[in-house]
Amino acid sequence: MRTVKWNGGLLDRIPGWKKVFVVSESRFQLHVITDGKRQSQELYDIVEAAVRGGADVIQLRYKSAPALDLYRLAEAIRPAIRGAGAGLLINDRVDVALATGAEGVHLAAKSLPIAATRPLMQGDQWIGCSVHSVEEAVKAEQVGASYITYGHIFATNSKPGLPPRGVDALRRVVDAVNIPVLAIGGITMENIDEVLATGVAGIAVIGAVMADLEPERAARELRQRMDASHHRPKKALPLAKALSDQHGRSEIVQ
Ligand SMILES: Cc1ncc(COP(=O)(O)OP(=O)(O)O)c(N)n1
Ligand SMILES: Cc1nc(C(=O)O)sc1CCOP(=O)(O)O
Ligand SMILES: [Mg+2]
Repeated sequence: MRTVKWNGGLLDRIPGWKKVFVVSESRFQLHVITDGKRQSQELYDIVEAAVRGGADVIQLRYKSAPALDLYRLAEAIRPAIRGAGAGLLINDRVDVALATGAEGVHLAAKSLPIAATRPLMQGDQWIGCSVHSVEEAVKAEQVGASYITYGHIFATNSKPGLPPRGVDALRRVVDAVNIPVLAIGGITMENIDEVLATGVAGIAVIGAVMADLEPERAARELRQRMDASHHRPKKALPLAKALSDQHGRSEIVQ
């Protein structure tokens, strides 16, 4: 068997060569979560800018929306996300995630339980959930979460008045589980380095990209800082399928 590194181009068209994507085990992910209340521009424009800037995943989060509205929004932003080789997650609504062929669903505190959701999803679809303690993290892993999000790490407009949990607590969660952990809550260019040092799989942000008047630049700065970090995820999230083409490291196996 012959193996060569592949970074895109024509090699995969050579007859007899089978392209095998190797998930970039060392890449930190940038998840951008939508929030209609903290949105600097039209949703579509921000999403397009965020994925151009290097967001790996857009999570469509619109808690009060009826299924039809969420479905239509997902359909509207999907081409830009796919076109950039990024992934789409739907917050809370498993039905909308299935109907739109999204990469998965992010389950919130009042969503369906993971155990009830898992049988509904395709094998490679992600089920993420938010946790707020080591105990919840371990439980989520046991019942089949693909990844968890721990927060809020720093003070955030989303949780006014609530004390942040901090990076030491984040590190304890990362150490306690063997699934990817995303950090969330108040993460910016000012504090991202200390977050990456914990071994997280990446970061999830609202304000740092959604509320920025230049969302593409904002996403690109976070992306570049993650790529330049000398820290690495303890357990990385797989890249959305098409993303391997765009940014990931790949191998060709003959
Ligand atoms: C990736 C990611 N992490 C955390 C959250 C939490 O937000 P929310 O949807 O409000 O969930 P609960 O706080 O209700 O559990 C998220 N959406 N995405
Ligand atoms: C939606 C959400 N959930 C959190 C949690 O701790 O579960 S923190 C948070 C807000 C994230 O927004 P920003 O990046 O602007 O701080
Ligand atoms: Mg919440």
